[in-house]
Amino acid sequence: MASLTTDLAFITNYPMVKASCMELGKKVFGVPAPPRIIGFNGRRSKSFSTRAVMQVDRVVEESKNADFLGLDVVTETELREKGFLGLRKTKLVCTVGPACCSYEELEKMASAGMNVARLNMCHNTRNWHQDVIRKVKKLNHEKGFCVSVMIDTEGSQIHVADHGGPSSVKAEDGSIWFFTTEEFEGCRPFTVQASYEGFAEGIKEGDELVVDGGMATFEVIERIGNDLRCKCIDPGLLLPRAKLSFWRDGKLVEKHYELPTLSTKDWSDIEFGISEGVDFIAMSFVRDDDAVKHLKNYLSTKNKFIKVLAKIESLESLHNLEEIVEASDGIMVARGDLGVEIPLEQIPTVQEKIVDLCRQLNKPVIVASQLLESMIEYPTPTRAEVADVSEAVRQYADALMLSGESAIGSFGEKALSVLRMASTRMELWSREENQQPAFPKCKIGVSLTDQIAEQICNSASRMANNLGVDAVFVYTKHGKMASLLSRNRPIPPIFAFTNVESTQMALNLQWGVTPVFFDLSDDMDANMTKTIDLVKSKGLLKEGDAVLIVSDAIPTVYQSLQVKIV
Ligand SMILES: Nc1ncnc2c1ncn2[C@@H]1O[C@H](COP(=O)(O)OP(=O)(O)OP(=O)(O)O)[C@@H](O)[C@H]1O
Ligand SMILES: CC(=O)C(=O)O
Ligand SMILES: [K+]
Ligand SMILES: [Mg+2]
Repeated sequence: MASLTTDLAFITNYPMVKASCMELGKKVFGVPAPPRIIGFNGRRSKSFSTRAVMQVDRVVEESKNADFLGLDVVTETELREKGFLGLRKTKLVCTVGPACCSYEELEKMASAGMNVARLNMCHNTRNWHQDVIRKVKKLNHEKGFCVSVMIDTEGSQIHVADHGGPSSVKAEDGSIWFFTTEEFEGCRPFTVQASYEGFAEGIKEGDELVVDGGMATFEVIERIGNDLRCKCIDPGLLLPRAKLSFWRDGKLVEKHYELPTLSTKDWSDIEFGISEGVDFIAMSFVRDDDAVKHLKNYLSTKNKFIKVLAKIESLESLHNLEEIVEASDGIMVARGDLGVEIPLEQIPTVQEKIVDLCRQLNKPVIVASQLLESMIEYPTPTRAEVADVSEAVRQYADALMLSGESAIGSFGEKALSVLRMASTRMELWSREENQQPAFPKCKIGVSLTDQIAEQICNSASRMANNLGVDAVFVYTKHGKMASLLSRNRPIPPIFAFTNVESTQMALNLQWGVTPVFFDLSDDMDANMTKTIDLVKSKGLLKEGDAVLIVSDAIPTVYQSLQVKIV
C-alpha cells in the first residue's frame, strides 16, 4: 500500500473541505473538475504493494433514470432534512411486544427509526411472532421501509417460574422462603418455583441466593433434596421470571448445568425463524464458540444467510469472549442477565471492552437492556439514562436496543426518539470535538485478497475524512467492504449498494451504513454512473458534491477506490 498512501498524502495536503475538492481537481490535474473522476485503482502486485494508478476520466452524463434504487423512506426523509452529515450512524433495535405489535404501531416505530425488530422467543405464541414478522415484511414491501427481523432464543436459564403471587411479591427482611422445583398450580405463600430441576446442585448452607442481580437477597439455611430453605437478608421484590444466581465469598458460584445452549424449543424456534425468513438469530446464554459454530454450520448447510449474534450474558461467555466474537456474525451485550452474573459496577468497563473488541474484529455490536428503563412507565427518561445511552454512542457501538420500553411500555415511540436524538447529538459532538476514534490496530485479513480489501477500506476511510467528501458509496455483494469501512467509523455516511437481499438486511445493523438495494451489473462504471444519477435525480446529490467510491462487487482482483466529484 506504500505508494498508494504516498499519493493520497499528496492530495490530502490541500484544504480538506468539500468545496475545495473541485478546486483540487483543477490544481492537480489542470482540468475543470465536474463532471470528472479522479480515480485510484488498487491492483494486486506480487510484492503486496498496491500500485496506485491515477486516472482522469470523463463521465458520461446519463439522463435515463428509470432504474430502481432501493433507498428506504426513512433515510431519504432524513437526508432531505439534514443532509449527508446529519444522517444518524448508530442503529436502533426495538423489542416488539404487546405494546407495539399492530401494523400501525409498527409503522410508527419504523418511521421513528427502528432498524431492526427483535422478537424474544421467551414470550408469546408462535402465531403471534409469525404475525409480527409478516407485518414487518409487509411494511418493507408496501411502504418502502428497511427493517430487519431478529429472533432471540429463550435459551436455558434458571429463573423463577412462579413465586406464589400474581405479579410481584415483596420479600420482607428475615422472612423464610422455600425455593422448590416441584410444580404446583395456583399460589403457595412464601414458596418460589424454580424453572430448572438441578438448580440447587452444589449449593451449600451459607451461600447467598441473589434475585435479579440484587433485587432481593436470601441466605441458604438448609438444603432439602433438590430444594432450598432460605432467609431473606436483603428485602426486595420478586418479579415474574426473576433470575436466580448463587454467590459464595463474594464470587458467583459458576455452575455448569447440563443444559445445552440451544434447547429443543430453541431449535424449533430457529426452524420457525428460517421458514419466516428472519435476518438475525440472537443466541441467548452462549458459553463458548462451539454452539455458535454449530448453528452457523447448520444454517450454511441449509444455504441460509441468516446472521448469528452471540449474546454475552454470562460470566462463562466473558472467559471465552474472543473465540465467541471470532465465531459469530455479531454480538449483543445483554446487560440484563450479565448483571446477574457479575457485580454491577463491572458492567461499564466490560461493555467498553466488548464494544472495542468487536470493532477490532469487525463484528457489529449491540448494547442492550435498561437503556431507558424508566420510560416503560414515564414519558421522559432520567438524566442518568440519557448519559448511559450517550456513553454507548461515544464508545461507537453499532446499535442500541430497547427492551421493555418498546415491548410493554406506554412510550415506545418516545423512547425511540430519545435514542435517536441522544445518538445524533453525541455523534455530532464527537465530530465537532474531533473525537474520531483511532483506526483499529488489529489486522484481520488472512488471505492476500482480504488484506487488500482491508487496506483499501482503511485508506478510503482516511481519505473520506481528510477530503471531507459528502458520502462513501460501496458496491458489494456480501457486505465485506461495507463492514470494513464501517469498522473505521468514518465521518461521511456509507451507502452500500447490493443486489443481495440478505446482505442489505444484515448491513442494517452496521454503524453508519445505509444499505440500498440496486441491480448491480458487471460493469463498474455503469454501476457508478447509474447510482449517482439516481441519487442525483432524487435531488439528494448536487453538482459539486464529492463521493468516494469503493467496490468489491466485481470478482476479487478488481477492488477499487475512486473519488468522484459530481
Ligand atoms: N412478545 C412479547 N409478549 C409479551 N411480553 C413481552 C414480549 N416481548 C417482551 N415482553 C415483555 O417485555 C419485557 C422486556 O423484554 P425483553 O424481551 O427484552 O426481556 P429480557 O428478559 O430482558 O430478555 P431476555 O429474556 O432475552 O433476557 C419482558 O419482561 C416481557 O415482560
Ligand atoms: C437482552 C438480554 O437478554 C439481557 O439483557 O439479558
Ligand atoms: K431471550
Ligand atoms: Mg438475557
